[in-house]
Amino acid sequence: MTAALERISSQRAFGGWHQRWRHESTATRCAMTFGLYLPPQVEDGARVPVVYWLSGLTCTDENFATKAGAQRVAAELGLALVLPDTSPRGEGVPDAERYDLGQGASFYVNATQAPWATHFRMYDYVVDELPTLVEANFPVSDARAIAGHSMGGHGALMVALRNPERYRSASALAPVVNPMQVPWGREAFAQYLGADEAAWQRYDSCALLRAATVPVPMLVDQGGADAFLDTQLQPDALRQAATERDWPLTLRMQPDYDHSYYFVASFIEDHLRFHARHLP
Ligand SMILES: N[C@@H](CCC(=O)N[C@@H](CS)C(=O)NCC(=O)O)C(=O)O
Repeated sequence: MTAALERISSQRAFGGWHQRWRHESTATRCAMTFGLYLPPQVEDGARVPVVYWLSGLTCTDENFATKAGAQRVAAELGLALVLPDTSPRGEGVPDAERYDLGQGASFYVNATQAPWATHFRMYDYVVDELPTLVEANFPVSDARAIAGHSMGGHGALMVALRNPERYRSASALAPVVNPMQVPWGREAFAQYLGADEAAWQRYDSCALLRAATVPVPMLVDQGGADAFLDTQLQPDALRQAATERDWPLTLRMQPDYDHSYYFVASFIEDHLRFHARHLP
């Protein structure tokens, strides 16, 4: 056990444990908190595959833990869940008045611009530091999948497209698929990455998919009554890129569902079963 890992809480859930942990991150240079669900199968000494979950704007690790109802299915399937926070936080970490920039709104990039560049290195945190920490300290294997919602759906697809050797599958609910072309992404990327849009392409799932060479199976669900559908999400842009590349994407429109965790909770079971089919 790494000495710097501090357990905040541990609760029985569906025969396993839901825990919260805190540690000093070298990537973000501040204390980071993450959620961890360990399914009952770890009690037989098994190392279990892991689904990393990236949440959306304004979330912490707790939104998904308390609202999605994912632990029941993870317990059945023998999957661990790792739930990072959505940004660095705390005193000394820059923030913005608006909800879609700063703390709670990292967009999972490595910022290069002041004042963000010192702490907002969530790409490195999610891709490298957190899996290394989790695999060294808990009974989980290196068989990984990644999933997320909204800004976190962007994060999950983008991270998998850039690291196809590290993830067996990726999925998203109501993801921001083309951040370079929509207000949430354009405003955040300008702040975090600067004005040169060439640097934005490395974080844009549509651009990445057009250049990708190693396929990663993907499942995307999008609610038809999502208030952000036309302005921020635009899943047809991903469908178009996937069709051009003959990419293994299943994109499902779900009529009447909105952007909330009622939508996430309704389809998370399908997503975990999808990942379990690709994990050993
Ligand atoms: N309704 C929010 C927009 C942010 C939002 O919808 N956040 C989504 C992710 S993009 C979320 O998961 N919110 C937290 C929750 O529903 O528990 C606002 O205008 O402040």
